[in-house]
Formats: sequence, structure tokens, C-alpha cells
Amino acid sequence: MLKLEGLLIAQGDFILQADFTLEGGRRYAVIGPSGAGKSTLLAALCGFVPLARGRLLWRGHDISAAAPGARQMTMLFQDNNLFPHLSVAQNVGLGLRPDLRLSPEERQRVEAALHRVGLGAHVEKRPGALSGGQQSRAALARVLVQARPLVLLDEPFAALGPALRREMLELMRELVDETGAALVMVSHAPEDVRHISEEVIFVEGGRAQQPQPTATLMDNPPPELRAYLG
Ligand SMILES: Nc1ncnc2c1ncn2[C@@H]1O[C@H](COP(=O)(O)OP(=O)(O)OP(=O)(O)O)[C@@H](O)[C@H]1O
Repeated sequence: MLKLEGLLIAQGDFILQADFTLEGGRRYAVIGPSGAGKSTLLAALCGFVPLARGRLLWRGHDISAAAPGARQMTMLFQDNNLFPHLSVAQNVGLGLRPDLRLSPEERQRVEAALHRVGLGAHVEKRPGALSGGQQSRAALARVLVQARPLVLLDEPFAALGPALRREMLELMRELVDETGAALVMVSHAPEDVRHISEEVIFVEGGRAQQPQPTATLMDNPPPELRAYLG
């Protein structure tokens, strides 16, 4: 679905290489030491960091120069990217139309998504009036209304406690299953990686490695991964 063809990504002096394909509907975890380039990889996939070399091919089409909004991807950051001055429903509506001029059908989709994530009673509230877990649910509702075929998560829910984080990841997994989306998730928690991902992309030494089946890799890690996992 998304081919990373001979990618070279540069951030200042830092360089990261990647050369593999992400398949539709699969769940990938991105793991590796701090500063290895996990966030940089996701930023390059969704178009926030330009490529120094190589191409990104989306279902065979070159999207290397496409603007972030024109890519068939949703990116969810650690802070949930909620605007404090907008209601929960408006924040979710932004996922459909940046000018918020929603059609009645689009409004219904927003409401259905908020009900799906358990926020039906909170649609008119501002994000500041929600708990941390509820804010994550609002961000997930936006992922749901966008229903793009690739969802990128950069350490989502890291600010939540372990139990709530697991609950949100579980919900995330249900939502991508429902929409048939592929998931690429940066994580520092090996238990989350085992629980959520089917394949693991290990980032280390300036390279994002070819995805490997999660159980195989985590049960029998190569020395660099063993060193990282501790
Ligand atoms: N805007 C930038 N300009 C220059 N260098 C940058 C920039 N952003 C990141 N870097 C460098 O790129 C490298 C990779 O950073 P990145 O944030 O991708 O790592 P990471 O694996 O996500 O780390 P962490 O697990 O700590 O979040 C680091 O050496 C960092 O200092």
C-alpha cells in the first residue's frame, strides 16, 4: 500500500534510511532507542519532513511531494491535537472540513463517531472540560470520521496511566479494524507492542529496518534490539 523506496530522511545532521513496504490493514509498531528517528520516520511519511532521497509510493502513485493534507493518512500526536477554543464536536468536525461548514450528513457522522467512542454526552464541551482519557477519545473520534486507510500514531496516550493507555489502544485497535485502516504506532512499551502490533519496525543506527513479525522479533531479538529492550 505504501512503498518506502530508497528513502533518505535528513533532520540537521541526523540521517535515517528506510526501504520497505507497508501493507494495507496491518498493524505496525515502530520501536527503537530515544533519538533513533522514530518520530522523524512518521513525520516523513505524513509529509511534515521532506525526503532527501528516494520516493514514497502510495498504491503505485508517487506522493513524495504531496502536501500532508493530500495524503490518505491521519496522524495522531501525543497531545491529541485538540483546539482548546472549539467544542469537542467542532474538533472532530475539523477532521472532515477545516472550515467547519459541515453538511447535515457530515454532522451526523461526527455525532456517530462521538457516540462510538463513548463521548455522546460531551459533544458541546471544550477539551479543557474533559479528562485525559476523554480527550484521547475525542482525538480517536476524529481519526474515525476521517476514515483514512493509514493511521500514524506517535506515542499516543503516553501521558495516560498504563490501564487507561491500554484501554485507549484497545479502542484504537477496534476502530482501525472497523475502518480497515493500517496502523503505524511509535511505542516505548514492549507490552503494548506485543498486544497491538502484528509487525515491528526497529529503528536504530540510522536505519528503519524491514518490518518483522512481532512475536518472532520480540521473542528472539537480535543483539541491538536486545540491548534496547534491556
Ligand atoms: N527539527 C529538527 N532539526 C534538527 N534535528 C532534529 C529535528 N528533529 C529531530 N532532530 C534530530 O533527529 C534525530 C531523531 O529524532 P526523533 O525525534 O525522530 O527520534 P525518536 O526516535 O522519535 O526519539 P524519542 O524516542 O526520544 O522520541 C535526533 O537526533 C534529533 O535530535
